[in-house]
Amino acid sequence: MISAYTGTAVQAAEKPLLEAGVDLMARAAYGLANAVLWRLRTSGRVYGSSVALLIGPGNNGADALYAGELLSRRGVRTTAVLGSERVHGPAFAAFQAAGGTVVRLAERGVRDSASLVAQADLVVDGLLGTGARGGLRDAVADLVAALCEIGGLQVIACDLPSGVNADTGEVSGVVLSAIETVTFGGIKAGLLLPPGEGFAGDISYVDLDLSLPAAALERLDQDDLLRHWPRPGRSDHKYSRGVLGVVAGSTAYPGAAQLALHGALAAGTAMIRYLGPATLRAGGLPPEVVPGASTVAANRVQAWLVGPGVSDDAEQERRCLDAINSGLPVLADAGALPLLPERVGPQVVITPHAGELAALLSRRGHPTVRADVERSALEHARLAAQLTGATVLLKGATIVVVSPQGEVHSQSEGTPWLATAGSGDVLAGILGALLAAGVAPPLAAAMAASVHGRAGVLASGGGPMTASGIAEAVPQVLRELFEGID
Ligand SMILES: NC(=O)C1=CN([C@@H]2O[C@H](COP(=O)(O)OP(=O)(O)OC[C@H]3O[C@@H](n4cnc5c(N)ncnc54)[C@H](O)[C@@H]3O)[C@@H](O)[C@H]2O)[C@H](O)CC1
Ligand SMILES: [K+]
Repeated sequence: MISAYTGTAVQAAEKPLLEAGVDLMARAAYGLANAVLWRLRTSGRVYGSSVALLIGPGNNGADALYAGELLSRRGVRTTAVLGSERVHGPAFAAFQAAGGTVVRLAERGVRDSASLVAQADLVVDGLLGTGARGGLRDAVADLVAALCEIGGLQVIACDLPSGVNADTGEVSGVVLSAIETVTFGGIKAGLLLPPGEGFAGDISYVDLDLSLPAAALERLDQDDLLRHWPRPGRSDHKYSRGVLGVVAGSTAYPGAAQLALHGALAAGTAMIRYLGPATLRAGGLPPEVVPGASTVAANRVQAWLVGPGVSDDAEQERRCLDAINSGLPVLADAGALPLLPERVGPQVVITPHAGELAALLSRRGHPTVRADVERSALEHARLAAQLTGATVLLKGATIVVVSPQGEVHSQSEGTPWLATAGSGDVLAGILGALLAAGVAPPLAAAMAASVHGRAGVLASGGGPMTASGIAEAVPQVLRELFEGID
């Protein structure tokens, strides 16, 4: 499990150590310098290479200056570009004493400074850290905009990419995209949330031995999947493993039902009862799927998956609503989202994309458009969880899961190739399988997101793929997970 924290929590945890005289900054700078040295070494040489350091007014700039001092002492040509008048005095003095070159943005100007920085082998972004209020401003913003336009820079972010909110992952103004972020004391939640995660690159963590509070966000890793993924025991039979009821598809969208069913079967559901249009029931279903009784109440299942491909079909919509109101664990997706009652119980999971979440919030008196959700994903997912009472899985390159109790998960194992028609239906199937097997909704949502992402990577192999291909890859992902156990 990867745990992440708010910037405020990390700062609060630093306080007692700082008061006890522990030089946390030296440890942060040492970790940052090592990350830079490793990059320089793997791309050629350390001695004689060049590193530009972008320096802001606070401790984040100080970390970068102390790292610059260490790099200078290893024979790296270092140039600090000071973005503001104010700079951390002792760190600045140490940097100069080690032979680093200093350039003041106010004197050198944006264009000259940008071309100087662009010549460096590596750039360290030490402009803003956890003390940031909003994004980069004035000439510093212009400098970063110019660097973004030049492009192709190898940037290592100090603690977090400047302009990314440490708590929420929201991005203000222009931000330099990093290949790596070296973060100190605790991984900041904003590095694992959209859209901030998209700027962070690989995350390296420098442990400062802080006593941190409960995590603000958790991300499941391979061990968590292995620990929690349901596997049949010797005494299990097809019913005891959990029966899933599926209400999906309509005459207009038969494919969504197929994909959701395929996803659920691939994820290990041993028994599915399907409720849908007669055309689909008569021969269009995978052979493993059993046609269910026509009403929700007449089917014995452990969980429901409702909504994929349900459109303009009163009978299907009735079933979706009955399943949502059944009190059983239920995943409501796509066509079931507009049917969601004002409040539901914590056994319900909803899986909107940004546009669907905006529509859902707008219907509940919070006028929202897709761009709002994309800008502050966590805030909107959290609001939806509070308003509806459901666990919310917000789809995207980084998937955010928020439970009605406020627990937050995020997963981003996927690939941009996953953005293909039907991909969400397969995700719904995987999540439905986990709910039927009795996995708690927030954990099931995070596990489904993870396995869906992994299956996408496997199916893609770096190129295009189909949604069916994602479902076909799920058993292989699980096989690799279970390899070597039992
Ligand atoms: N405390 C420690 O010893 C350690 C800190 N570490 C690093 O410190 C930063 C956090 O440092 P802090 O000085 O609190 O904040 P910043 O450097 O992010 O910002 C400082 C300063 O900047 C001004 N400011 C805020 N927002 C803006 C803005 N939008 N534009 C311009 N200027 C802005 C404001 O005056 C702030 O006071 C943390 O990220 C670590 O890098 C180490 O982790 C080690 C221990
Ligand atoms: K930074």
